Amino acid sequence: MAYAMLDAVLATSPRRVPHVCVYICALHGHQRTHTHTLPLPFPLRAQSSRETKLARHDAQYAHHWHRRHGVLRHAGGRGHPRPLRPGVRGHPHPRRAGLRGRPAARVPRRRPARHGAPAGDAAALRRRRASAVRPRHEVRPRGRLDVRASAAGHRGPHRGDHRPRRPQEDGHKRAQLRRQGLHGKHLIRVRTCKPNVHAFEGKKILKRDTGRTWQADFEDALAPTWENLMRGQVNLRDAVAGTITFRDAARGGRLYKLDERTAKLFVRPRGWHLPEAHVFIDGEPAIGCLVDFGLYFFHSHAAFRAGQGAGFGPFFYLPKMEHSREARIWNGVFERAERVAGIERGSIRATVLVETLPAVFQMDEILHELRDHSAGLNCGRWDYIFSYVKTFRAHPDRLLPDRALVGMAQHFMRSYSHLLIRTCHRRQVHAMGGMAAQIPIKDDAAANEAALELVRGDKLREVRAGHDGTWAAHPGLIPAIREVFEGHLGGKPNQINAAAPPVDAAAITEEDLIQPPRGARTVEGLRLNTRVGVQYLAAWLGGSGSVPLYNLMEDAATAEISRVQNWQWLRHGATLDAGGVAVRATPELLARVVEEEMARVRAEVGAERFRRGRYAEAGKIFSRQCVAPELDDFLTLDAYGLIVVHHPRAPASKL
Ligand SMILES: CC(=O)SCCNC(=O)CCNC(=O)[C@H](O)C(C)(C)COP(=O)(O)OP(=O)(O)OC[C@H]1O[C@@H](n2cnc3c(N)ncnc32)[C@H](O)[C@@H]1OP(=O)(O)O
Ligand SMILES: O=CC(=O)O
Repeated sequence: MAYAMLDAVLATSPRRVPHVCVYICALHGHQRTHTHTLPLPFPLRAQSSRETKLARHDAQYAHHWHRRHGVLRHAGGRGHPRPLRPGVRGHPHPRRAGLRGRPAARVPRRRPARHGAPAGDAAALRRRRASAVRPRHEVRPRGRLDVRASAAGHRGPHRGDHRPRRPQEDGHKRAQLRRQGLHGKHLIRVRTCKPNVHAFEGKKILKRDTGRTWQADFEDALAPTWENLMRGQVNLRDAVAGTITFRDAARGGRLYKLDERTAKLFVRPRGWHLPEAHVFIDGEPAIGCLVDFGLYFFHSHAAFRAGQGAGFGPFFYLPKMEHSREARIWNGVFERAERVAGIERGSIRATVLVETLPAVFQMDEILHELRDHSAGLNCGRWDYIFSYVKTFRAHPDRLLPDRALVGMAQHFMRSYSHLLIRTCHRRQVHAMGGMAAQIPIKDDAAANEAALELVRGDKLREVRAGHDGTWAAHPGLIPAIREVFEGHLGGKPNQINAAAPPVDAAAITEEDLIQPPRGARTVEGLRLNTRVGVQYLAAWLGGSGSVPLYNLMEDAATAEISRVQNWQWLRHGATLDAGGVAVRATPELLARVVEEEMARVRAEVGAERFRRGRYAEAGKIFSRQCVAPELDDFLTLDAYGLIVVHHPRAPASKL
């Protein structure tokens, strides 16, 4: 599936990207038409039998994964699950999706044709399934790519498979790796990279030179509206070409241009769980991360090659993986993209965020799968906390304390970071630290200094533990962070071959990695979670995915912590401290807290902004998610349907 989707996005095999690119250019030129029917002039490229086998294997895995998340549906056939029936969990029923249209008809199970495409009456099948999520008159003819606003009929998520691996499984994997001669060897070339700054808008790309790398985020810090995504792609294309400029009307027309020296650009595509509902490929919503990757790669690889030479970029950050098989799919995607573009194998480099609890048991395997494309691993600490709760959602003995107390000093977090460093250094790749979420406090010098001191302490811990680089949400933190890192590294580019690490990471056990965090649980914590969660969601629905709140940068990962922590406390009736009085977390308590916190937010942001923003809607969604009997896998999956443009007004046009 991944390959089929990639092919649909990349220029070569199935031939579509040029058209998508034309669309982007049109958008760049402010032609904001949302509907285009694009011709697909070339046939699918035939795959070798090995590729077909690999693709089928990965397709099954990807299907399994996406079906769990209610995102993708396949036609029936051998090796491919049957289409979901109306009434079955996960079926894109128009009424559930909030759309008008015909329900999907029952379709007989069929053998798949080559490339996993449904055989037999495939076109009719696709049309029927597509019409389940679109008004009938919008059904597209076969052999055309819809780059249009349309509804995907996404379902809320299911129980995930967040499962720490059993020790014997890991032993088995390690033995396999040893047999392949990969144990303790250098797998990967090293790149020099240092503090990351992370954000995504034209102006921010222009100001990225404070760190050595800068990350454009299509993931947690971006609300994936079609407009945001396309503008992001346009900005990236112009940034790579060196032509990007930005005139800030809010600042009297101040003009931003690229400096001569710029940071290395990394791009974080979406996680595998997120669809792209504005691009339909063969009747299916596209996989979001492949749209992000494909468009950026298509537009940038030549410029990277011209500017930096063979084997240097483009660079990616890969989020949210839970299993090394996801890394294998990425590796296949990279290899295919390099082949298609005719560039050297290993030109694309990627750092993987280890930010789920299952992934910490798979780090060697992830590095192995990415091999020539790997640039190392990164502690994605905020998502990791979120994943810890998600994984242990059913375990009352693993309740988190207040969010503010779950830092790197907690045993399970420290163990995770030490194990990541050891794993990377044994494989001769970089071990990147976590993201500092503080943002400068402009109107209070003392508070700002206290916040910077926290950042310095955190970064000193990272560099002492052996991290080779780290990142921050805001450029205002970079000088302090560089001082700490460069002071400690003393001119060395990294710590890969440093003498013994200060901690014996070899002794870290499974128990260390899952040890419950300690600290108090309070009603104030419940209030803060609610206030932050609602405000973040309101901003996200309004198109903003990176939000400064109470002097911290909030993105989807940090907002997720608020949501799942509330859910966990309510689910298990946690006892919370209310200023010396013990109270139980119940739906009634949450209802009261939501009401009071909404009033507080209203007072903080002002009645006018509150009325114009989507706060009331966000409050409802957040409350519903906190009391849901089953924990939604992702806040953003649930809310995605609300930012998809369902009804494009412009008629279909041929570019
Ligand atoms: C798990 C994870 O957490 S993934 C992390 C993903 N998070 C991100 O990518 C967040 C990135 N950060 C941001 O988006 C921003 O820093 C915010 C939204 C938090 C704050 O942005 P602002 O309100 O613009 O901050 P502020 O006004 O202090 O900015 C000061 C200057 O720095 C610039 N700036 C702020 N953040 C960045 C950034 N990340 N990269 C480049 N420049 C930046 C601003 O454009 C502004 O420039 P100007 O003075 O020339 O106009
Ligand atoms: O993605 C980064 C994180 O810390 O979460």
